[in-house]
Amino acid sequence: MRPVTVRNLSVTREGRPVLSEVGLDIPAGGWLAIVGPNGAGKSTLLKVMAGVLRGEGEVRVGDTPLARMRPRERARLVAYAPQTPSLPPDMTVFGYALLGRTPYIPYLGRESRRDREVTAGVLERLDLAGLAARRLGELSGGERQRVVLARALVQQAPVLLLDEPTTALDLGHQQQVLELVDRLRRADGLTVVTTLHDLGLAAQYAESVMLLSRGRVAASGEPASVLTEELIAAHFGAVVTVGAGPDGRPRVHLLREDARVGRPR
Ligand SMILES: Nc1ncnc2c1ncn2[C@@H]1O[C@H](COP(=O)(O)OP(=O)(O)OP(=O)(O)O)[C@@H](O)[C@H]1O
Repeated sequence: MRPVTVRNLSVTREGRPVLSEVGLDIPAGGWLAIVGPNGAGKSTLLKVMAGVLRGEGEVRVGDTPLARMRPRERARLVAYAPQTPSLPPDMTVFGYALLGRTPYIPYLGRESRRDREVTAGVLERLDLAGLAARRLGELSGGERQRVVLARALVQQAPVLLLDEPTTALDLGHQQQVLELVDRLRRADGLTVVTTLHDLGLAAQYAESVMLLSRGRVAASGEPASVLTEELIAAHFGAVVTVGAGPDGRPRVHLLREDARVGRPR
């Protein structure tokens, strides 16, 4: 059970500010969805939280600043599934997912039976068991995305960072993946951070939502306070209606032009 905090985080790339004074607090077992328009800095924020990119400011996992952790210690605490990783085409699905066990395998040692069991279990839960021997170069986009997620889950870290985990998935697999992550969160107290373009999914699954816009936090809080028609119009330039579902969570619907009768243009 690890809370995650970010304080005053700024990142500059190629001389341009990409993140400016970003702060966030996620309680242990919480689920934060980071939303925002293209180029807002969502992936950059996740990369800094994963320790693969440096910024000014501080990221803490539990009580420990990320910058003070050795890579192996960090990998046991934080699992990260990037948006578009390059996958070695000749590696098998099982072999790639097994890489998630690296922080548990002794130097110069081999994986244990437990490492293989954990890997097989995750592949099973993601409908990938039948593809275990398949080479990564021979997978569909959605299958590849699930394999990247599998590797992160195999890591069994208390903090799970997922960059756009559902973009390539069909509706059934979107639901399967997000439900699995939610079950793990509730059962094992995982702290989850996902970037999500689908505001409907963010509203359904996240406990809190942060809206990033031009590298700054434009709003953050419960889904209903961030996913409003006004904020979505102002930051995405999108016309939507937002209603309340029976569970109190917002339902976000895109409104096509013909249907905007009586609405300001
Ligand atoms: N390697 C890089 N070098 C320079 N600039 C970069 C680099 N990677 C990203 N950027 C810039 O940083 C900004 C934020 O990019 P980032 O990928 O974090 O946005 P995002 O919110 O995840 O966008 P998207 O929704 O399109 O995935 C963008 O303006 C992007 O052009």
